[in-house]
Amino acid sequence: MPSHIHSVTKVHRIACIPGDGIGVDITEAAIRVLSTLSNTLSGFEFDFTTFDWSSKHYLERGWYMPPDGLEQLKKFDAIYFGAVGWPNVPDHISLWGLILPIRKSLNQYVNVRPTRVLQGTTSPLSSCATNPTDLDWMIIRENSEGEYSGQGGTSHEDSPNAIATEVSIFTRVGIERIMRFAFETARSRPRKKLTMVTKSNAQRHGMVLWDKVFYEVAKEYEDVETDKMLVDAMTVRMVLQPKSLDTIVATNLHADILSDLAAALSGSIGIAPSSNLDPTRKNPSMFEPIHGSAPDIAGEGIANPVGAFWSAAEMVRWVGEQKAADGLMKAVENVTARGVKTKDLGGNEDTKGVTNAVCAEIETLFKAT
Ligand SMILES: NC(=O)c1ccc[n+]([C@@H]2O[C@H](COP(=O)([O-])OP(=O)(O)OC[C@H]3O[C@@H](n4cnc5c(N)ncnc54)[C@H](O)[C@@H]3O)[C@@H](O)[C@H]2O)c1
Ligand SMILES: O=C(O)[C@H](O)[C@@H](O)C(=O)O
Ligand SMILES: [K+]
Ligand SMILES: [Mn+2]
Repeated sequence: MPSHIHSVTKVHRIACIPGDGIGVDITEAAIRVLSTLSNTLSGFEFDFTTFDWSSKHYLERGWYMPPDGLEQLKKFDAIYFGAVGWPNVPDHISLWGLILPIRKSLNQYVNVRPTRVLQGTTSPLSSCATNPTDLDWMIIRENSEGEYSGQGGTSHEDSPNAIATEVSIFTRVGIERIMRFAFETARSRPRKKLTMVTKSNAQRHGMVLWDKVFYEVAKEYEDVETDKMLVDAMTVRMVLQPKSLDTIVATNLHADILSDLAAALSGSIGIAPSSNLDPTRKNPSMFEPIHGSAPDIAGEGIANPVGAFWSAAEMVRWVGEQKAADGLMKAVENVTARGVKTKDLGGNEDTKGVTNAVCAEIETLFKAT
């Protein structure tokens, strides 16, 4: 081809942080699948840089991220994250050493957590047995403040009179921007329906402001149907009336808990993805499965990589490669539809088996087009 008509290959620079436990296995699997995708489709490439920030290295070096770690991450187009946390480091040290500072400092104030029952998999809910679309949710998690503000302290730590505070902070700015994102998401989906979750009966300040701002923002979105749930009753509704829900907006902690429940109701924690977004795009966004490092199965090669692939697909979409993102999800679902699944989904494949099948499916799908 003469050089003046060659097509431009877009390079997406991806920072990879595998972290701990199965985070390492599923990140490796995601990189393989993403590489297959870019080798099969033309027009774009991924340039991966892996950071060895983990609990193992924290114990050796005394830090999770170097002092300029966040500055290093800012140079990338997106971040792919595995999981952080290991039994020999207290969980609050690992979370606050790595994942939470990234979410907060890179202004990733939205965490998008979709849930649906993938083809060839089953929900534990009998009400979803005939029509898998009976459970199709989009949880919008506030990702920067609330119960995760990190405000508080401990006094008289080792005495019988020990006291500790854990202060939740809710700001108008923080609430308004997550509500707006949730309304936009609801509006973009066919049902145009948004359920707001709160606990404004017992928690009478922050949660009341949360409710108030929700109804204020709702006025700008009259085409979106709204309703409000208390978080305890929400767990019941998710189990007994899954069909009645579509987009859901909740605080940092409530949505953390509800999204694990949602994942289980859709078949397994191992399939659930998440996108930590800076909607202003001033900083890179971060993509990771919602699960943790799973020390109970780490090293066995049996972790379900589907949540990692789905998260990778969301990353591919975020950097602008729609066709590749759709293709990756189609490949994943064709594979689950054929019954190629890990144990948690009732199958008998391992991580590598599912990964190989998804890579082969990507090649088949795109060679056919
Ligand atoms: N964002 C993150 O990095 C993140 C998220 C959650 C938990 N954590 C950390 O991970 C560690 C373990 O936490 P946990 O045990 O509460 O939650 P977990 O999500 O790691 O595991 C919960 C259960 O789900 C299973 N599981 C999780 N992912 C799976 C997968 N892909 N395939 C098959 N089974 C899977 C595990 O085997 C375990 O039985 C802790 O240190 C915790 O703080 C980190
Ligand atoms: O945000 C948290 O609580 C943890 O990182 C993890 O449980 C998650 O859901 O991301
Ligand atoms: K994770
Ligand atoms: Mn969680």
